[in-house]
Amino acid sequence: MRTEVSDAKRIVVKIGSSSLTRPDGHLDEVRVTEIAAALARLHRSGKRIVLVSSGAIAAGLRPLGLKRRPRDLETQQAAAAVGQGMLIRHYSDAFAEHGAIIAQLLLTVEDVLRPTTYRNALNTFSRLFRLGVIPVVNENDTTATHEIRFGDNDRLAALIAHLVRADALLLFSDVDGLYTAHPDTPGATRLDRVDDIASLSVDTSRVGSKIGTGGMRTKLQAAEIATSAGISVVLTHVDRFEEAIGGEEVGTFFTPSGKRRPRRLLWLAHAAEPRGRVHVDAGAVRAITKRHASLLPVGVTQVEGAFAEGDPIEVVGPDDLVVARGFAGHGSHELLDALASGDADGALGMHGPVVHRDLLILL
Ligand SMILES: Nc1ncnc2c1ncn2[C@@H]1O[C@H](COP(=O)(O)OP(=O)(O)O)[C@@H](O)[C@H]1O
Ligand SMILES: N[C@@H](CCC(=O)OP(=O)(O)O)C(=O)O
Repeated sequence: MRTEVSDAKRIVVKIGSSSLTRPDGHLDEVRVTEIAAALARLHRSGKRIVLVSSGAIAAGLRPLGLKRRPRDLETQQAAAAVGQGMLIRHYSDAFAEHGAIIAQLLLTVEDVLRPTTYRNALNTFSRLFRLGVIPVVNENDTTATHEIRFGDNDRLAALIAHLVRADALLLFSDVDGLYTAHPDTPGATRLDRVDDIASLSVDTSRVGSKIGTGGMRTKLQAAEIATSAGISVVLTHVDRFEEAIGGEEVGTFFTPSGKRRPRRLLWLAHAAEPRGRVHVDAGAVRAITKRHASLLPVGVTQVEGAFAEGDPIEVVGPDDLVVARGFAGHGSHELLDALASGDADGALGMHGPVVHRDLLILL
């Protein structure tokens, strides 16, 4: 029994497109009704719930006379714009059958990370909870083009779980858990439990169903965001909805590994566009990854891009791999001058590190 889930007071439930779509590609209205009934029951039992639901594009196909999910982004966005209203109407009617009121929130990953919009979103969630309303979230597909392509409803759900301080995140899909490789691959087996995502060796390279986007890659990213913030994650098939919510041992359970991280660091890891890069030597990589030390000027070998103090930058190791992101402690010009002087530590030492350890996030 997974008491982390059965005892959870705040739960974020994410339903993927693949679980809401019939074989002909259209919205599965029966499924919407079942999900609403189960969640309304949970809500009545006193839990605070957020539903993150895809399915807008699928719902928009029939009214637009489309036979399958369109390939081009503009038609996908148009289908989502048509379908979202229909999707939310189905949910609204189905929840109302059980006496529950829902609210529609259309957000992007940026919205839940950028300081001003984050606060507004948080206020709205808090007030809806107090009013006893169930928030139903989808990406704002009109502006979130990246998400349509990469299935960021998974990441969005994890970030919302962080935002509302959820105890558990449940990811429902068309597969009954995380497999060692694509489930069609001979010999692939399902993992019951994952304690450390970073040390996993599973193949997520094959994209998902024809309907969904992102496949397992974005689900693992979501699990990483949530578990590293102390939130338990379950990934399973939508047919296992009731069991998963009841804490039964279905699908794959991801053990929470960390404590909540400051929002600024989440923004840095998941939304910020780096303004530049600093290349560092092997000793500096060891210092920041193993000893969790600040990045000192002495380890910097090269500076790329133009950035100011406080801008997000990437830290790149000698093998050209990005090892961390951080907020720059110095602007790029200052750093370049210090490097040119041949004594970076002497030139900058008294003014602090290139990236302070508290403003650094390992990738
Ligand atoms: N290692 C793996 N384990 C499980 N499923 C995988 C794996 N690699 C790829 N997949 C695929 O990921 C799909 C789920 O992702 P996706 O289609 O994006 O779903 P959703 O619409 O629910 O977000 C599964 O149907 C499966 O085919
Ligand atoms: N926001 C879009 C879908 C994005 C998407 O496909 O996400 P997912 O189901 O998580 O793979 C929609 O509602 O159709």
